[in-house]
Amino acid sequence: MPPYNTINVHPPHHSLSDLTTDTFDVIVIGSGWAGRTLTPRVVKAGMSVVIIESELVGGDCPFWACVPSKVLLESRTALDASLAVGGARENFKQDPKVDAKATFARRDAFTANWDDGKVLVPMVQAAGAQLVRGTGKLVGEKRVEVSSIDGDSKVLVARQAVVLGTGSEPIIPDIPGLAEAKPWTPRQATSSSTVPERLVILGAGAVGCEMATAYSSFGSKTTLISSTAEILPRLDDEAGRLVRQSLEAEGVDILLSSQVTGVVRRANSSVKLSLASGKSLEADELLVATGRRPRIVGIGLKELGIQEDGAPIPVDESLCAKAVKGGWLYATGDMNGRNTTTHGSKYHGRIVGNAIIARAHGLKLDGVPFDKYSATADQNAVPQVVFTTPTVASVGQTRKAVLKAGSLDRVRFMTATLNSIASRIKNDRAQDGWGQLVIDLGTNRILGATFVGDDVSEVLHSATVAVVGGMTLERMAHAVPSFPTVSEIWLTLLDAADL
Ligand SMILES: Cc1cc2nc3c(=O)[nH]c(=O)nc-3n(C[C@H](O)[C@H](O)[C@H](O)COP(=O)(O)OP(=O)(O)OC[C@H]3O[C@@H](n4cnc5c(N)ncnc54)[C@H](O)[C@@H]3O)c2cc1C
Ligand SMILES: NC(=O)c1ccc[n+]([C@@H]2O[C@H](COP(=O)([O-])OP(=O)(O)OC[C@H]3O[C@@H](n4cnc5c(N)ncnc54)[C@H](O)[C@@H]3O)[C@@H](O)[C@H]2O)c1
Repeated sequence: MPPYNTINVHPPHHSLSDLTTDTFDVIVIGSGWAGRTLTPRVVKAGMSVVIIESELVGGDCPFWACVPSKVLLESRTALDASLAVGGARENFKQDPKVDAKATFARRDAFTANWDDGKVLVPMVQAAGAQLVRGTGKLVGEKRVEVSSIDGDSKVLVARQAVVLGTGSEPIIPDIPGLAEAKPWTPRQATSSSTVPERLVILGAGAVGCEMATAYSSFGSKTTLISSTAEILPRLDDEAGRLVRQSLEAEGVDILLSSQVTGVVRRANSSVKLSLASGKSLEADELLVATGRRPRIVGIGLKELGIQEDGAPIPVDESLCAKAVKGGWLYATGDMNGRNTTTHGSKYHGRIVGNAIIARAHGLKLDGVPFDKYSATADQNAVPQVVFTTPTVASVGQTRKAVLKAGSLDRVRFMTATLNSIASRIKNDRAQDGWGQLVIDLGTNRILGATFVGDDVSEVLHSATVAVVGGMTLERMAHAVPSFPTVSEIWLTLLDAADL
């Protein structure tokens, strides 16, 4: 693929003049998963929808985030899996490596070479929405101005609702010289077709750790800089420790509790980083992965009484902006900060679609937990998989969240070393994993689970169902995992609870 800055994110079709009307039941700003999920629902209920998109149709996930990053990681996972099994590994030449060029080519196929016309535009059209390219901005109650790249503009009117789904943008910390050094953001890291000989990654959250895993497998000499005392600081420290040890064993240098104080891009295009410790680092490329903020500046929120300070938009249970009366303005996905994942955006689309239909029929929504108009899972059952080696899969409460909430006296933790005959069959060199359940002391209900190990991504949904369903440990003991599957790690955790 050509370099990032040559990718055309403004394809010509779907201009303002193609719109057949300027009044729709629902106007969606941003074409991420929320809008694409709600569209078929509201269309089925007889409503019309327009989706406004300023760049590639589909949002971050298919072009710059989940999909390309997971494709970049998968070649290594597949190679590791084959090398881990006697009878397969003997067929490889000595010390085989991931083929970066072939991996990039596979990634290019998944992103359709950053052409949204192949899959995403047809998906929106099949769902029944009209599509228009341009930047959307709220200009009054249920009114959205669309400005196209060639300078045209038009005001569209919504009969029922406006749904915001403009996603998030990377935060570039205010470090002297950093912005001027033009570092990679996740966009460049996920779309690159070159392997920097030396790569420094600033930030050791999900993006930093996944990209360290991918690029070290391509042969980059990788350094990961974490401002915190352990990597993956949103998760429990044991998960971060196990991923860190594995990355270090792969040759990744990890600097903990470290601050970068200055960055310089040299004439030969290398970057030099100065650290608060007095040390300095040289690299051929620098990836900044220090978090994201909602993309909300300039979309007309200030005029509606919503802060544009980079904080997520406060919403009620049906994901309506709290600051706006009348139940017509919804904020979904990364914008509301409740569940900043692609599955979060899909969940929001389902809830918002249901809420729009209900309100159009005059229903008053009371935020009843677990009804079809309330995003209840955002409060207690957000799942996430970090696709490192080992994988970390977590849902609901963690030890960290319990400590932060000051509710240590209301829960107990059950931790265990995880292994199963299934993981041994799949991997002669399988390392033991780690698991933790957070249990409500009063009811014995499962409030959260974290698993670290091979294949735990596919075990996570059982824990999500247990948390959402309010499953007790006693009842869980009757959910018998099939033999031999990795789900048998549940047995180890139940044994730890004497059940
Ligand atoms: C490298 C990386 C890897 C990730 N991996 C995963 C993963 O494996 N699993 C996971 O669940 N999550 C992952 N995420 C997070 C996930 O990508 C986001 O949570 C998700 O894309 C957010 O979806 P959204 O619907 O809020 O916004 P988006 O999907 O980003 O969609 C927003 C859209 O709105 C458009 N837009 C913005 N402003 C305007 C405007 N004014 N007018 C019109 N259009 C506008 C944008 O161009 C964009 O297309 C990853 C993120 C990154 C950065
Ligand atoms: N597999 C997945 O589900 C997946 C994968 C990638 C990203 N995501 C999502 O994308 C979003 C962004 O991920 P992210 O990893 O960029 O953000 P993050 O907020 O999870 O992690 C950023 C990290 O950078 C650190 N940091 C901040 N400033 C720093 C500095 N100056 N120096 C060093 N470290 C610094 C923070 O302490 C934090 O640990 C998150 O919502 C994440 O959930 C999800």
